Amino acid sequence: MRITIAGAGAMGSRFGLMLHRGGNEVTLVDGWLEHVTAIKEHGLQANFNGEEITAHLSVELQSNISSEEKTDLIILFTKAMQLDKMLQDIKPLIAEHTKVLCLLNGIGHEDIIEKYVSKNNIFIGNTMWTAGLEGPGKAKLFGNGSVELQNFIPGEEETAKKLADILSASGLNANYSDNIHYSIYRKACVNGTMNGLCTILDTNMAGLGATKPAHDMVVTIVKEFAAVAKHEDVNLDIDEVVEHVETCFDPETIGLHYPSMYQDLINNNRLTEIDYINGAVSRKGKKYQIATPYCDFLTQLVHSKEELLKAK
Ligand SMILES: NC(=O)C1=CN([C@@H]2O[C@H](COP(=O)(O)OP(=O)(O)OC[C@H]3O[C@@H](n4cnc5c(N)ncnc54)[C@H](OP(=O)(O)O)[C@@H]3O)[C@@H](O)[C@H]2O)C=CC1
Ligand SMILES: CC(C)(CO)C(=O)C(=O)O
Repeated sequence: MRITIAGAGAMGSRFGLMLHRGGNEVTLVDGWLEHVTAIKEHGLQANFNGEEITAHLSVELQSNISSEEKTDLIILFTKAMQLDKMLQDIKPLIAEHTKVLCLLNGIGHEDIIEKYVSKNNIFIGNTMWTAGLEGPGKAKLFGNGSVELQNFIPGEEETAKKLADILSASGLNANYSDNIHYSIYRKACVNGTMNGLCTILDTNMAGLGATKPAHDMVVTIVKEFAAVAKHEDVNLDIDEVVEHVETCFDPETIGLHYPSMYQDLINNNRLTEIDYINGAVSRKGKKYQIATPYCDFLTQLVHSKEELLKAK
């Protein structure tokens, strides 16, 4: 299958690499010139569960996409604020049959995707895989993960299941979800707790979990997400979601991972996705007249830190 990874940072590199090793024809597309050049010249280098490997993947700068390269599947893995521009740039790759799967963290990306892709070709989901970049063309990939996905509109269930099978055949452990909005909110609770708190407290997820107030903070934030989700007919089971979020504390699984927001702001001095996670809940809270004080405060703290660090 011809697969394009649109946004080939840490996660795009992981998915691209695993799908390539699984026998698919993969092209990475990204806007970061040094990263694209490094992969072109030396291949994608990765520490993959402790083993140093190099994969010679096809890679293109997103500003150089030409219309002769239609693709079967596009997996979107940009940062939320880069999504619109990426979709504009890869328009020439989108044929009538092209399926588009969005696995970004955060809530509401379908509003942007719909501007470029017909609804029957849109598939949405989320992932618990982790990844990091150690420099241009160099990924660090450890631990296990999973993917959940579903068709955006009814009628495409079989295609969604086939997409899950394609990802699973490459070891990505993907499952069809019959309630993806629940699953996206559930994952947003993971990011709404782990990402902002680890970034502000300067720790990884295991470190956060080892502090006494961690559990209360997780519960309070999950309750704010749940109150907002309820207005969108998504009824989160708070105890189940808290338990799921707290699996991230385990140093034997992904606890040693520094969330992507930490990598953005602290390691790379880049702006964060906070407005698409806790910030989205704050905005929805205002709209539905629900108080979301922890999400409001965490969003403000992260924005203050972005300013203090002069993140770009
Ligand atoms: N990392 C993780 O473990 C996980 C991330 N996610 C989600 O996946 C999506 C993609 O995240 P992720 O893969 O972490 O993103 P990355 O930050 O690794 O890459 C995203 C883009 O940022 C730019 N970029 C990244 N690092 C640099 C740098 N040092 N200098 C210049 N540009 C850089 C590149 O695009 P450009 O140059 O065009 O700006 C790149 O395509 C996000 O929605 C994230 O929340 C989900 C699960 C886990
Ligand atoms: C859950 C977690 C922490 C890893 O999958 C993540 O989504 C991130 O790093 O943004």
